Amino acid sequence: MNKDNGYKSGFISIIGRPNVGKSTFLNKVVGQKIAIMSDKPQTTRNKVQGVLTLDDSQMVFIDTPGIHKPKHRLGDFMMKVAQNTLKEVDLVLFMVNAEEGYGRGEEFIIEKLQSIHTPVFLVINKIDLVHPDQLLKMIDGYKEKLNFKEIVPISALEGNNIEKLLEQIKVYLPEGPQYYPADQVTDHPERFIISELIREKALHLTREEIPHSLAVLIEKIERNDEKDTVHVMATIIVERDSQKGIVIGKQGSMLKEVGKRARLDIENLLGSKVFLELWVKVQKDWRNRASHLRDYGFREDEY
Ligand SMILES: Nc1nc2c(ncn2[C@@H]2O[C@H](COP(=O)(O)OP(=O)(O)OP(=O)(O)O)[C@@H](O)[C@H]2O)c(=O)[nH]1
Repeated sequence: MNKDNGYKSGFISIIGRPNVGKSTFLNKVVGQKIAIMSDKPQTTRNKVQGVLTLDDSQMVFIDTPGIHKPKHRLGDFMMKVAQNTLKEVDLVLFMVNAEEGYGRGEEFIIEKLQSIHTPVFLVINKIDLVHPDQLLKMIDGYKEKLNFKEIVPISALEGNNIEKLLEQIKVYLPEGPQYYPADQVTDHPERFIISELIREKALHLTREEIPHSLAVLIEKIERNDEKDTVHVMATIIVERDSQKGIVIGKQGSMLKEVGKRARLDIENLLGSKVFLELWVKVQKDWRNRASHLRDYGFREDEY
């Protein structure tokens, strides 16, 4: 499918009380391809939990910490972050357990959902455990609580109705780019976006002078959980010596500006303070040797 024409992509937030089956669902949908940036819970920013890439669409599932944790130490702050996230994503999946009634936890989340305009699906999980009559009653009950765009009963464990849910998600995604490479299996999907951010800044600032003959290889992404910092080391690859001079600029001024702008964007993306170390290298035939590199986020082993 032509990616400029009709390709759909978007960010999807899965929320719900603990134990409703969010991880089981994600595992079923994205299999191995789960992105783990850090083992520790993020305090401010959303983690990408999984990416599903289909021929005509890409779904990026993100974590929304805090929405169901009012008693968290960072309670109010987390809540604000969570709510902002829910406003920014393209779709929210509110997952509930078919076996459980409507309780305080659900009510709490519904209240938050009432104040946003993002489309919300109700996903009723674990339908393998209940009688269809019970399910129907539940659906009727929830219909009165919120204007859900879709209500989809599934069994994440047994795989029931998952395909249908994905079809419906696709309907609500906007047209957009493929954010991640199709075969993203690395535990750092951010690698790809970070390389794109640096490349974008470098191309923008050197416009006209270096038309697209520029690649970015991410050498290292190292997270320090204690200090909440991330060290990124990247090499900008150009084809000619003259281009190297342009990218570096007078006394390094251009490279400094590229680095500064890229760093701000990367900090935004990761929600952590970032140290960005940039190098420039001439590699005359990088395009011929590895024209596919761009699509893979320039993994060192492929280079
Ligand atoms: N019978 C049944 N059990 C399920 C289904 N989906 C998940 N479970 C079980 O429910 C339990 C909780 O599932 P998780 O996927 O860990 O739930 P979670 O929402 O990610 O939980 P937190 O990480 O605590 O937020 C596990 O024992 C799953 O095997 C389902 O469709 N049917």
